[in-house]
Amino acid sequence: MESSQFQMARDKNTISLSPNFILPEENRPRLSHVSTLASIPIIDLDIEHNTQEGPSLLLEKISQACEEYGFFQIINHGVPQELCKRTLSTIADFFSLPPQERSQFLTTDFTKQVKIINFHLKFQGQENVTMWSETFKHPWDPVGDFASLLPENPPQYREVFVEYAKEMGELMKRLLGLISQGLGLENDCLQNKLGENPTMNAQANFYPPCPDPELTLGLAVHTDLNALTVLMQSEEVSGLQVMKDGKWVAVDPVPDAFTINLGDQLQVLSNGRYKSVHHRAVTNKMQPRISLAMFYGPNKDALIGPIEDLIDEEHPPLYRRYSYAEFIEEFLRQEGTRRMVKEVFELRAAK
Ligand SMILES: O=C(O)CCC(=O)C(=O)O
Ligand SMILES: [Fe+2]
Repeated sequence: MESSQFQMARDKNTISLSPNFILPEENRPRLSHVSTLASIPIIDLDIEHNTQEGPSLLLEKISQACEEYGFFQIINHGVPQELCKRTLSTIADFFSLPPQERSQFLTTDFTKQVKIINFHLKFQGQENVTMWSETFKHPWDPVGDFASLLPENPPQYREVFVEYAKEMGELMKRLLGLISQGLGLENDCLQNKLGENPTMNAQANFYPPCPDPELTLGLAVHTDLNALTVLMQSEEVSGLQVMKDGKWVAVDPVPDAFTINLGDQLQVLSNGRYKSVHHRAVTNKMQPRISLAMFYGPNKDALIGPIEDLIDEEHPPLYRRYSYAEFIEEFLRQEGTRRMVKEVFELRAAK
């Protein structure tokens, strides 16, 4: 790995950002415009806490969050807190390995299963802009043998991830069930549509403190490509922001909560009723931040399109059917330039 990756260009005594991290003016985060009034819903998943109100209220809350925000946080989700803390600290250990050791994973080849990627954005007529982050991606399928692909260092990495993946498998299944029911479908409908051997990738993001958070981003504005994401973030360090009614809203960390967001595939399957929303990660001057996104997406060969039961005269299909492999291909074609993947599959005539 290039050791100068987060090195700062020093100009006399002031510390400033080296030019390859600086976004064109119109793409900068404008942090003073971030809404401080709004926040995404926080939903308690403990069944006992929901018995008085009844399970249908839980479904209603989830459904409303999926329609209006595409994002929500969950508390009392049943994943042991101790395991969550251990997972985050293991990721921190990974990112503090010496650059020579991390460099074995560094690549620009998106098709590699295990990889460190430094995302960048392409702009016409200028050099690429590098994001102020380092991301480490690898598979996590709890029923597959993914452990042997994982780093040998830090020594606990494999064991911790196997344990965390098991918990995430259960949680994803539960969430997909609740989201299916929220759409008025059978509990296992979405999971069936996504198919056996779904695509399960983990993405750990590391954001070092940044000398000038106004000039750059940790992660560019994007929607997730997959179906469902369970995100864990560093305690007490904010950075994730989501778009709501044309404004950026911060998703401040809530103790022991996960942030859940819907990816493009759920927007398509729900025929646009549930939203895959734009989000980004901003940086800060003081503290490093870590997040871990667990992505659950369709099997590569799964055919994705609006679910028939959700289509009627009033709700004509908004997307054509495609295989997930086709969707990924389109994503790779656009990488670094624009992020308008699902739009390519829209049935414009039906709108
Ligand atoms: O760091 C974050 O909170 C955002 C991560 C994210 O959006 C992603 O990994 O897709
Ligand atoms: Fe994301």
